[in-house]
Amino acid sequence: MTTRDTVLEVDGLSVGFGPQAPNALPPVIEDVSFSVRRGEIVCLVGESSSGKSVTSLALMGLLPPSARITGEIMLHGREAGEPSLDLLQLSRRARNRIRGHRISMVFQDPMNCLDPIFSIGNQLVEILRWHNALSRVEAWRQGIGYLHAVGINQPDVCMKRMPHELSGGMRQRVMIAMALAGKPELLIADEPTTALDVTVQAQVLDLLLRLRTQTGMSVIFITHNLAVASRIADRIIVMYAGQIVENSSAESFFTRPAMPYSRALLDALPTVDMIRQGQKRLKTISGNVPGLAERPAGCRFFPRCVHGVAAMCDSGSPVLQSAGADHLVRCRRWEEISA
Ligand SMILES: Nc1ncnc2c1ncn2[C@@H]1O[C@H](COP(=O)(O)OP(=O)(O)OP(=O)(O)O)[C@@H](O)[C@H]1O
Repeated sequence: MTTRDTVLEVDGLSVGFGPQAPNALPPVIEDVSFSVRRGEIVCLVGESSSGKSVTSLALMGLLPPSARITGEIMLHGREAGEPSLDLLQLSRRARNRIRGHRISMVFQDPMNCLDPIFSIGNQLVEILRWHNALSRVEAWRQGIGYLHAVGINQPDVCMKRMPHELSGGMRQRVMIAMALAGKPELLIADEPTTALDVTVQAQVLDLLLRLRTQTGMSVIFITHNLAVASRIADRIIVMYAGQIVENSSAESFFTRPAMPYSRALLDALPTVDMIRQGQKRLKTISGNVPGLAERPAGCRFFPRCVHGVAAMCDSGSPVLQSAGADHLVRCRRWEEISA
C-alpha cells in the first residue's frame, strides 16, 4: 500500500491534560496508532471515557490549548508529488485551512453547531463561500444541490428554514451537507446518529455509505454501538481506557473477535432471538472503565476480564500483536481464549 492509498496515518498519538511534570496526570489517550485508507469507513468504538472523542478532536486540531499532545498525525496527499503534512507541526492558520476543507467533522448534537439565528441557507452559503470563490447566487444554488445530495426533499424550502424548524434527522443531514461543502477527503463523525430514532438512524447510515461511494471520501465514525458499526464499517478499532485494544477488518472482527473486551461488547448486544423469547436482561460487562488514577499496571481490562489470569495479565502493559491478517489485538491470551 502506498501513501496515496492512505489518507491518514496516526503514529504514537498521546494526549494529556492538567499540570506539567512532575505533577502531570497520565495521558488520557496513549500511544494511539492507526491508519485510514482512501474510501474506507473506520469505526472507532468503546465505552464512555475510552478516549474516542479526544482522539477525533486531536485529529481535527480542536483540543483546548491546555492539552499536551505528542506523536504524529500525517495527512497524505492525493496526487503524485503532493506532500504529506504532519498536522501537529502546522501553524494554526495552516491547520484552519485544512479543517472543513480536507478534514470535516459532524457532531452528535447539530443544535450545538447550527447558529439558531440564521437560516440553513445563510449558514450553508457562508461555508461554501469560505471554501470557494463563489457569488452568493451561485453558493445558494450549490447549497440546494448539497441538501439534495443528503436526501432532503424540497431543498429550496429547507434553505429558508431556521434550525429549530427542522426535525433531528433533518438537522443531522444539514450538518452532513455542511461538512461535505468543503469536499473533504476525510469526514469524522462523532456519534452522529446516537440522538436519532432507529429508522432515521438507519437512513443517516445509508446516506454516509452512499456518499462514501459517490465521493470516495474516507470516514472515521465514532460510536459506542457495535450494531451501528456492523452496518457501515470496513474496519473496527476498539478503544479501552485510552488505548487501542483491537484493530481489524470488520469481517475478521465480527467473525473472530480476539480481545476479551470486544467479545464482551458483542455478547452485550441484544439479538432478535432474545427479543422473541421475551428475555429482558441484557448481558453486561461488570465494573467500569478505570479512571486515570485507577488504571492497572498490566492489561487495563484485567480487573473486568472473565479470562484474566493473575501473574500473566496484571503486570507489564501488553502490546498490540497480530491475531491474523489485518488484525491486531492487545491481549496475551487471545489465542488460548479463541481456541
Ligand atoms: N478537556 C479535557 N480536560 C481534561 N480531561 C478531559 C478533557 N476532555 C476529555 N477528558 C478526559 O479524557 C477521557 C476520555 O474522554 P473522551 O471524551 O475522549 O471519551 P469517549 O470515549 O469519547 O467517551 P464518550 O463516549 O462518553 O464521549 C475522559 O476521562 C475525559 O474525562
